[in-house]
Amino acid sequence: MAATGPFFIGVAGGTASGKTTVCEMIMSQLGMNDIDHKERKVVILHQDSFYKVLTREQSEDAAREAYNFDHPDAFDYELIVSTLDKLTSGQPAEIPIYNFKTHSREKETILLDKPDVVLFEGILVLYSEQLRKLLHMKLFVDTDADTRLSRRVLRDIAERNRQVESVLRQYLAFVKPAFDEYILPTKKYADVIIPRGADNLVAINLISQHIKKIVNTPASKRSYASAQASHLPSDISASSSGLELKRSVSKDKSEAVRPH
Ligand SMILES: Nc1ncnc2c1ncn2[C@@H]1O[C@H](COP(=O)(O)OP(=O)(O)O)[C@@H](O)[C@H]1O
Ligand SMILES: Nc1ccn([C@@H]2O[C@H](COP(=O)(O)O)[C@@H](O)[C@H]2O)c(=O)n1
Repeated sequence: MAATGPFFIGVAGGTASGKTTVCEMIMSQLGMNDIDHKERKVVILHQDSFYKVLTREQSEDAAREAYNFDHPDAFDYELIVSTLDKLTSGQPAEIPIYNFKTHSREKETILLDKPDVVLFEGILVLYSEQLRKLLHMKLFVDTDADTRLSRRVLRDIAERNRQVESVLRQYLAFVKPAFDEYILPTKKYADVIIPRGADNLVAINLISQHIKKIVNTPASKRSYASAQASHLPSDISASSSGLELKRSVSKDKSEAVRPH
């Protein structure tokens, strides 16, 4: 039977593991960055867009670094599922825009209308069973903790209006414990694990090829069988925790297609 709605790819992993960068590299491989936003058939959706709206008390907690943004309860899974359901039934969906500086949603939203492929990235996109059932392919970006922490510190200071001390306090109080308790255990649900994130060009090329096939198949002929060992290229093999890419990656950064 032909598939309906977009092909949903969940991209999970710890904070600053490179989820967004991996998605941007896939977009670049697909030539999407040269196309106007509204015309793009492959889009990136961020789980951050679905952080719950905070009560006044929770906002005060967030301001004094006492709110846990890494706990599953911080996300509005109902809104996530209803958004994906809408897209599946061919309806457009309004996506909230999240502001990390104010810990709140902007007034504006982004309209997503009939995308072919949705790359849905976020720390806990593989956490909810209901959500996992809507994903046609599940990826886990596996980057070591010290690399992630260093990147997080630099990014949060540069882009999220944070100070080094507050990033480190938040990391110790909430980010690391939640990674161990809620995020890392979801790795077992991944179809493909991407070691080293955006440095792993082999993985990114393979995944991009898979997506290209989907985009180039007319909607009426698409079938969304989940990734299975027999359907995947030969340098991906089954392991106890999903499918792992076995070949090592060229260290030559000049091959990279990282957008800047
Ligand atoms: N392979 C990489 N090499 C160097 N810097 C990277 C790499 N991957 C990601 N980064 C940087 O690390 C930070 C976090 O990456 P990002 O993709 O936003 O992670 P996530 O979406 O998992 O939080 C960003 O500043 C990004 O530019
Ligand atoms: N107001 C907020 C909301 C979230 N965070 C942190 O963001 C992390 C998730 O985003 P990534 O891009 O790193 O995947 C998560 O670890 C939260 O701690 C925040 O600091 N402030």
